[in-house]
Amino acid sequence: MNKDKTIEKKKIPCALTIAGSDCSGGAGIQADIKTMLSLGVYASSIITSLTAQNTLGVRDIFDLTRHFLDEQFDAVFTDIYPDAVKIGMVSNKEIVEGIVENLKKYKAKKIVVDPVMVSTSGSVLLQEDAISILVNELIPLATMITPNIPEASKLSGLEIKKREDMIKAAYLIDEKYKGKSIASDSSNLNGKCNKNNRPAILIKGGHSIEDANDLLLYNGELTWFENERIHNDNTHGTGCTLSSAIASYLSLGYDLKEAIKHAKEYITNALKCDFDLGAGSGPLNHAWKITG
Ligand SMILES: Nc1ncnc2c1ncn2[C@@H]1O[C@H](COP(=O)(O)OP(=O)(O)O)[C@@H](O)[C@H]1O
Ligand SMILES: Cc1ncc(COP(=O)(O)O)c(N)n1
Repeated sequence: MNKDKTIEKKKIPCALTIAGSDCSGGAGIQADIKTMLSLGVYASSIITSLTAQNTLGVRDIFDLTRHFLDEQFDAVFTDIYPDAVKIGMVSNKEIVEGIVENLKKYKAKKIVVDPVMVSTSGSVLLQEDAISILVNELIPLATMITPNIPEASKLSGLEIKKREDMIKAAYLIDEKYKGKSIASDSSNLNGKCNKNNRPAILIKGGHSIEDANDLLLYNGELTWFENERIHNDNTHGTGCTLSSAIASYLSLGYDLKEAIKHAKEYITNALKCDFDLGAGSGPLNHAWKITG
């Protein structure tokens, strides 16, 4: 097909999610696309794994093949090149290896890695033998990582109980990646030099017994993102939503801190709606801007 190139078309920001499918629509690819759409960003997706799950738990997992992962990468990157990428559930070693190779091959930029390991309902979403490749090869490609408290404990080797532990864990993770970043945009993120040449670390506070505050360590500087804790048990997919909202804002050209600030506000508003679907920990209301 030959498109008419003489008509000037509007440039649409594009964000890509590389994640698992959640058939019940609360987490994974489905949460990511809903978030991106409601933030006015075009969403594309590369599916790593199909999960049969709902608000009560994960029943089964079916991983896609390396061949099918490569085909999806090629189809997306050679046609609608993304302005930012969010990575969620990567499931097994072969898939993480494939993601690493393809991100390098297509020189993907503005990569937000949510190191999803275990679901809220307690199911393992990252196989044990895939952890080291995620840690040693995928994270160094990231602009930013967004571990929750259990994931930050795993990455730092530190038990996190309070605010001070989050700070210590952020420094321990940061130290591991000193000089290790090989992200395509690590030296020029929206014109802001990532002096330390390592991924920014955002430890999410949803699992904290204190406030649900998130801590960023970026270029050696700590920043807290503090919003009130919403008393709502329906938190299925909050982590997926936060990382895809950050990727959306990055694709719109926001700098890292502004992107996190707005993404956190998005989560707070979606939780405030008090959606109550399903018998377990229900999903967020991504239509909060419309339905209030
Ligand atoms: N009850 C809550 N009230 C307000 N914000 C929350 C609440 N629970 C989680 N969040 C926010 O949702 C985002 C995801 O956090 P978290 O639940 O820790 O991630 P994950 O889903 O990966 O376990 C973070 O920005 C966190 O602060
Ligand atoms: C496909 C997929 N990706 C990620 C999560 C984590 O989300 P949560 O921690 O809310 O269970 C999930 N349950 N399913």
